[in-house]
Amino acid sequence: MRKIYIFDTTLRDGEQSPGVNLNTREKVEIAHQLERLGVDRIEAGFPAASPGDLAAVNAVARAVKNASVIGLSRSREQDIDAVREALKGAQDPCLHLFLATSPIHRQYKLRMEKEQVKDTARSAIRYARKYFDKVEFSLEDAGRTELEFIAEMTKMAIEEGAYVVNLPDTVGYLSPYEYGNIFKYVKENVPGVEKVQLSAHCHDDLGMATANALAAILNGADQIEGTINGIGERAGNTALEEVALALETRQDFYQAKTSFTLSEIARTSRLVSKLTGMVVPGNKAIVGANAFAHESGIHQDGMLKEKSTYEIMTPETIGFKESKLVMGKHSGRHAFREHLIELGFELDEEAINTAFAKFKILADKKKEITEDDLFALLEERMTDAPEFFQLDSLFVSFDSESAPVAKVRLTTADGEVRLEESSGNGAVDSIYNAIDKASQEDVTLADYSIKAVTQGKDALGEVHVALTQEGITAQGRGVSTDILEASARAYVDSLNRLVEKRKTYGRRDNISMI
Ligand SMILES: CC(=O)SCCNC(=O)CCNC(=O)[C@H](O)C(C)(C)COP(=O)(O)OP(=O)(O)OC[C@H]1O[C@@H](n2cnc3c(N)ncnc32)[C@H](O)[C@@H]1OP(=O)(O)O
Ligand SMILES: CC(C)C(=O)C(=O)O
Ligand SMILES: [Mg+2]
Repeated sequence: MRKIYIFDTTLRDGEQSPGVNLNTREKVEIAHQLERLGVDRIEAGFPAASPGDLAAVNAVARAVKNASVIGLSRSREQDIDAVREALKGAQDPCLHLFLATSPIHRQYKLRMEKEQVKDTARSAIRYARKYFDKVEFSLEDAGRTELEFIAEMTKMAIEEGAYVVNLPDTVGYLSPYEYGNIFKYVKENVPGVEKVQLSAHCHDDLGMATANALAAILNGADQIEGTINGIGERAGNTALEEVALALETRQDFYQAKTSFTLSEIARTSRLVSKLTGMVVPGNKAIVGANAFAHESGIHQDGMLKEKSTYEIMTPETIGFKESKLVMGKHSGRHAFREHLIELGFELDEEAINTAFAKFKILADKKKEITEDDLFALLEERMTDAPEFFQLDSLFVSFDSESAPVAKVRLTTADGEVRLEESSGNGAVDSIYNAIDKASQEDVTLADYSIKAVTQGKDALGEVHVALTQEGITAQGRGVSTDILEASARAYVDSLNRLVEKRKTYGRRDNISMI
């Protein structure tokens, strides 16, 4: 199986992400984790950029024992000297030189003709080779460079003793077909190309960074440059975890592998996200929170029957705990039943159907149904009182100028529909006054409490109410994403229990039933 070398530039190109600034301690911490992950090469920074970065690269160089440590440099002696200083103490130092080669960069940025570009690069590599056994040379913006000039520059770099020639798609412009073709062209047209490793460095401006890296591998690239979580300049770089998992999952197709310890990927991703402050989007391939989560009923059913129906790799492979079946409005009965069993509920088919109907109503209101939501839902169901009164609908209006007004519609056990309206001191008070009118029960509110049972803006609120009537006390409970609805449900629940107690025990003191 062909080995693909992994050049991690999280600490250099990754740090070029707007807003990211890693200090020495953070760079060293990430570098140690990259060693554990098994990257071959770590680009630690751009020493000429600042004294702080030079010191950080030096700290990484001294700390890392199991990977080559690299410093980036323009094709200028003063930058090369800064890398020399920074890589003192490195076990396996490497200098990374670059110079842009595309017509746009030559004309507008460097203001150089082709020959000047070639001579500048040649002198820089020659100078660098006096101090470094390993020099990588990058043709910045190779993606927009004439193929013949790429070949000419690559030949020159080989002659001057570079050990890696990198052909970056600096601005993420190319399609996989075009990028792969550059490698094919160089392999077929540059004499001595077998003496160097060819490297791919891609950016994600058109969302092609990983696809382009893989196309390069298929056309002979030996090394892939990229970052953890795909962070980097503008839209970012190739996400290394994506390349590693693509090669692992599709070994049959690529016939190549990296030396990654795949189970370290999740930990590395979390650390980089924490220290750079760059949040990993939920739908990010491999390391996003949803990468192994399934919400829709048909997928969940497939997952329960056989995981390979909807997962091409396992979360355990990259160090995540397990796949998640997320309960939401697209979930189906199979996954719902499975969740209830996991939570310890034993319900017959009819009870599951009733609970499932309630779950769907709740799921329409909430983004995700958590275990706590399911508990709240099921506990409410299990302690349901007989319905002497059923709350059909609730309408509350209020503004800062006038008292709130509530309208409620109750149906009695005999099927009589009662619609009443009332105002009150607050929204809850007006609801309770309207329910009193509709139920025609004379009760006193003895206790009211409210708490959030789950988390977030759409958390379930749970309301507890105690009502008394001529010596009888009954408590009720209501759960909803809306606290006014939870308050109304708790009141009606309490009312139902009170009527039941009155019917069972007659009017007595302090019989409490929850
Ligand atoms: C594609 C990439 O990711 S390349 C790496 C990009 N990363 C960075 O730029 C981060 C670190 N950079 C820095 O801190 C600063 O840009 C420094 C310290 C390197 C240079 O700063 P300054 O001397 O103030 O120059 P400034 O950044 O404004 O301009 C860049 C100069 O380098 C030149 N230059 C650009 N690339 C190269 C190169 N590979 N080799 C030689 N010269 C180059 C430009 O033409 C320009 O030269 P000019 O001043 O003669 O016009
Ligand atoms: C310095 C080079 C390799 C680079 O980051 C790019 O071309 O994108
Ligand atoms: Mg780059």
